[in-house]
Amino acid sequence: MMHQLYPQVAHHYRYELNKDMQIAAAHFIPHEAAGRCANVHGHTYIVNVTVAGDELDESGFLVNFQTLKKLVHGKLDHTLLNDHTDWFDRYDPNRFPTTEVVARTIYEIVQGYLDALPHKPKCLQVFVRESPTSYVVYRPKAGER
Ligand SMILES: Nc1nc2c(c(=O)[nH]1)N=C([C@H](O)[C@H](O)COP(=O)(O)OP(=O)(O)OP(=O)(O)O)CN2
Ligand SMILES: [Zn+2]
Repeated sequence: MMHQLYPQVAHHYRYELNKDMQIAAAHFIPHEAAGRCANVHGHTYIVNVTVAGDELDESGFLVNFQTLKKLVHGKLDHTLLNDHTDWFDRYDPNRFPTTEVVARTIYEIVQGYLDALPHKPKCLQVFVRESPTSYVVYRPKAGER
């Protein structure tokens, strides 16, 4: 499985957890600047989600690892990313399924889930590796965490 080192995010929370996921998915970038990537092609994405907080829930969890997997891997694995029109859009560049947008959208989905929890954990970082040579790190701005 994955034992990769990820960029660290500085914070003052008591707890930090990280969930790794491996996602097989296809996509295409609907723009001429993407060159060959405008054609449908596949990746094995490596995703790492960092969640932190000061308090645990009644299970002793900051957030259940399995819930994070369901939210992200359960949605995207073995799919065509462009088909998820609730996450991505073929006309809005800010919602093309680029690595940047995939990372930001995972952040939005995870933080949306965490916002409903009474102990208010925070998603501090989402790392998405699209290929052996290309990855993106998304972090919310200081006022958002
Ligand atoms: N800033 C971004 N640039 C590119 C993205 C992206 O999401 N954000 N995506 C692509 C393509 O989807 C492509 O799959 C990945 O491109 P690239 O890293 O060039 O892939 P290679 O495996 O060919 O990389 P090499 O290092 O040249 O082997 C394009 N750009
Ligand atoms: Zn690609």
